[in-house]
Amino acid sequence: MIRVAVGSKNPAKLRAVEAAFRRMGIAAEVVGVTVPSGVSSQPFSDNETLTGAINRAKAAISNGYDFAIGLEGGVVETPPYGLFLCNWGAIIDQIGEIGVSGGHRLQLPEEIAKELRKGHELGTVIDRWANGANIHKNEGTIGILTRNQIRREQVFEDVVICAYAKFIK
Ligand SMILES: O=P(O)(O)OP(=O)(O)OP(=O)(O)OC[C@H]1O[C@@H](n2cnc3c(O)ncnc32)[C@H](O)[C@@H]1O
Ligand SMILES: [Mg+2]
Repeated sequence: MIRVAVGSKNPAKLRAVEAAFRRMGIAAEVVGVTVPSGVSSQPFSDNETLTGAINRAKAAISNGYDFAIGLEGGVVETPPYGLFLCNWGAIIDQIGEIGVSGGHRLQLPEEIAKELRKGHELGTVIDRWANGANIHKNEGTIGILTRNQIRREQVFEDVVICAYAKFIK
């Protein structure tokens, strides 16, 4: 049994990591730890979002863990198509080797994009837009906009599996 730290207590992220290791056939104990992302609470580029994921992974690794994982959601201006949701992940091992991967990108409705450009966080905006609560801990914006065909935790599950490719010989 390996031990894996995740730099978040968001249940959607923890479920994603558990599902990823289950799918890879690796027995893993997954523990959520609160760490700073070191980037803005609403990252606004691929680079900032990926940096947040890497920072979380680096902050979460400690002696008791074989791997630590950082997962970060953000948005990216993609002219002329508007604002897109993006997702990035990073895995670090005990010797500091890092694997990274990105997930789906999804075009946001312009009325949601406008709120984000004013400085509001997607988590708050999507709850108001969809009349929901804590959507970021559940199906996510991608779940709302795809009528649940793709949920936030599924995106992060694939991201973890792709980032883990670095450690497969
Ligand atoms: O507790 P943490 O791990 O920080 O989980 P989080 O839900 O805040 O997730 P992120 O920090 O990675 O996401 C950055 C911001 O974007 C929001 N966000 C990103 N993806 C989202 C999604 O699919 N649905 C709703 N909000 C999302 C989120 O609520 C934050 O305001
Ligand atoms: Mg956050």
